[in-house]
Amino acid sequence: MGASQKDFENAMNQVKLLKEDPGNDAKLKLYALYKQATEGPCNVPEPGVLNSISKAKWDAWNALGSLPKEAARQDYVEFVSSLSPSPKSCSLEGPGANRSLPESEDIVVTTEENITTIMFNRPTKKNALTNEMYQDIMLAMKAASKDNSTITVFTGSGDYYSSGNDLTNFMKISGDLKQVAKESSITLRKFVDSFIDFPKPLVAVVNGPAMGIAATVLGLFDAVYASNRATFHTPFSGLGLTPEGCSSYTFPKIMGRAKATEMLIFGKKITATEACAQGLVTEVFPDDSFQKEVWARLKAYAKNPPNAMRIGKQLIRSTEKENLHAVNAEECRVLQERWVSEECMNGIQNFLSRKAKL
Ligand SMILES: CCCC/C=C/CC(=O)SCCNC(=O)CCNC(=O)[C@H](O)C(C)(C)COP(=O)(O)OP(=O)(O)OC[C@H]1O[C@@H](n2cnc3c(N)ncnc32)[C@H](O)[C@@H]1OP(=O)(O)O
Repeated sequence: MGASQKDFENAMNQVKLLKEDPGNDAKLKLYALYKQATEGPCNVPEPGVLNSISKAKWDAWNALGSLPKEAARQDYVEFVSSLSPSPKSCSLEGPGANRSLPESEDIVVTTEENITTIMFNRPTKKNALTNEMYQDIMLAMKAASKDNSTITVFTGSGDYYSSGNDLTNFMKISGDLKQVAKESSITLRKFVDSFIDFPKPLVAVVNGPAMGIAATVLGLFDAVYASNRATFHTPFSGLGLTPEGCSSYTFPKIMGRAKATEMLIFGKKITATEACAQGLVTEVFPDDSFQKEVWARLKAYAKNPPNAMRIGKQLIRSTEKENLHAVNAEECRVLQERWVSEECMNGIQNFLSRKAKL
């Protein structure tokens, strides 16, 4: 008997939960089988060779010829099952006795001395944020907003804070590009909303470079402590993209329009010291004493009465909330269009082919 629609949907969900990148060949195969199973034989014009990602996807789909939808669905289910290890149970054990949900290797959540820390933990990829990490961060923030901690901290493991959105994310979601852009826009909106609405003091311990969305949402934090190794870089225009994370509103407000334009539109990278002078960073510390000094300070702050801190934050934030939600919605609407643009495809393609040019 062939795979049912339910088996097919389960397999699609399993793909989103893959812990390891299955590689480009597997992603193309998944894409092609998905399209064949849902739309039948390839029915769109062949993209130009300059558009190499779309062309590779088209080739993979077209190569399936007249394979019937049911057979493609079956092949998709079988292929996903060959990629997925049996699901791991959610455990609270492992490194860090205080580890709390969500369980994910790329996001580590710990609670200690009234501080819940959410750490980006994908150092070999400079802590670039995968689709799964966005979901896990939202879950972690939801849990942190309700736990007994008084302060929530974001930080990164390894030499980067985070290099922002993983530029291969789009290739990991099945479906046509417009649909992928729509889903990403919904994810982004919810993700940024979690920062806008976060009820407790939110602090970033920026241990190294912060790029893209990891840098922009800093404008929504209550304090940002940076190592002097940290840099702040939003190379959106080069990628055919536009500002997100409410930065089109927060950055001009924090640093003035001219400095915000240099960062957000011209892609100027700034140092921690410059970011501090411009108001994005609260304080900069020498890298060799950064962790010791910052954590000592945060542990002292975390002893403050929680309600006073929460209500104080509310007062600072409440007049802006409505604006921020409107800005977020508009930035996501614009990005949904940018993601399907040729400028964006070329920008991402340039990043992906950069290694080959070295
Ligand atoms: C759904 C929500 C969408 C929200 C949208 C947000 C917009 C953004 O955030 S745009 C993203 C902005 N970020 C970038 O443009 C960074 C791209 N990466 C780089 O420029 C460089 O990798 C680096 C400057 C961060 C580091 O360069 P370095 O030469 O020191 O190391 P690499 O060998 O390049 O990196 C190691 C390893 O990590 C991979 N990697 C790093 N960053 C990303 C990334 N953002 N996306 C995907 N992959 C990334 C890099 O490819 C390397 O992988 P391999 O070892 O497999 O080659």
